[in-house]
Amino acid sequence: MSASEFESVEASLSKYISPGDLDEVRRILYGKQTRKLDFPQSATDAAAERGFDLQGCVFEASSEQLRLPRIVRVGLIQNKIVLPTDAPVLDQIAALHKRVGEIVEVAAMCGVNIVCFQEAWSKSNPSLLMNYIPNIPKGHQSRKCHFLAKKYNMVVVSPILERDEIHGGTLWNTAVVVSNSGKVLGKTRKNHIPRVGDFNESTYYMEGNTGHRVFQTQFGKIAVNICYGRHHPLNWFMYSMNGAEIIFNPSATVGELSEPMWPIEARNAAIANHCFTCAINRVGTEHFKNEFTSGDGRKAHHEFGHFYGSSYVAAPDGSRSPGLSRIRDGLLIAELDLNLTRQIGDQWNFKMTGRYEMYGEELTKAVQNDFKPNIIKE
Ligand SMILES: NC(=O)NCCC(=O)O
Repeated sequence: MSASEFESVEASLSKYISPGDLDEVRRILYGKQTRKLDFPQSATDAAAERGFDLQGCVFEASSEQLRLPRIVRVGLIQNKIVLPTDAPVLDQIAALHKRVGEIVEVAAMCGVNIVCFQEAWSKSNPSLLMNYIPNIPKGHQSRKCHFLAKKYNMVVVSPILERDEIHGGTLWNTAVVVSNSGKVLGKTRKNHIPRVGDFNESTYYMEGNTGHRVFQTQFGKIAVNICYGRHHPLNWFMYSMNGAEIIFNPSATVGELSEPMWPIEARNAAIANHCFTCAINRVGTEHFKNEFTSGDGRKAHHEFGHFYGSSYVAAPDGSRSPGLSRIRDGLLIAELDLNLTRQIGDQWNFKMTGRYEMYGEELTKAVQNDFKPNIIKE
């Protein structure tokens, strides 16, 4: 079976591990068992008709005497491109708007409060730039999101490519956060730009300059760590330092490059920073008419490899949701009790025991030209 046919680790575990062992295997691999989220029949039917994977789970927290539970439902959407990569750009965008719109509609039926799409959701893979980079907030992508946000009373996190007209047409890889009022709350730009495999993104857009913004929404404090930023523990950390309770990681990455890292990085960030993380990956194999190389000795080729989906949510207690399909579009809905962030923080105290002043001083020295590593020799 090829990588683009293998459905998911979870499906394989359920198929081959005896029911007696499965709970233990899941506990060890996935942490405390999450409860399955029940959906209205209309939502299950719509997902089946529209041909996407619908999964849901509940992360519970202990009840507290002085605070009410803070329940929020997040929706993670992964999708294939709809039209070929050489179809007219506006047709591609319209087809993706339609597809994502029908998935968001199911999210609304299931009471989702915050939805996040995959990186550069309204285009084929962002590493091969095409000739249409909309402006925000005027572009097609934003208008669609304002409409959805207002219609469904849902915060929409929309990762797009942005052209910054007031700064010489600079391109950025950006996530726009649209409030559930339908207004743009703000935008945040991808801090770390990959130069790995075929992801030659530094050719196309710049390292973000918006720092580690956190957005206060009606449903909690959220941040967006775009794709390659997930390999940088300090990037997650700074969003958390600014108070993020949920950090979304909209991504576009392929199996050969990163699949073994995928289940670890966002999950580790949730543990290390006492927050929830939502890792969303593009799905499918995208074919480009013009072949390309990355100067790494490989023959010129037409495809990046298989975008393996597998979107998931991780919690501060180390537990995680099942992953969505590796090969199909999907909607993962997780119900979070945000009280869990402080409860786990009070138990493990990573924030309290972090030696930030010491790291700060040492990092300040380490970035100087005359830095001498602190190595003791005999
Ligand atoms: N889109 C993107 O940043 N991809 C880089 C590859 C990776 O981070 O796995």
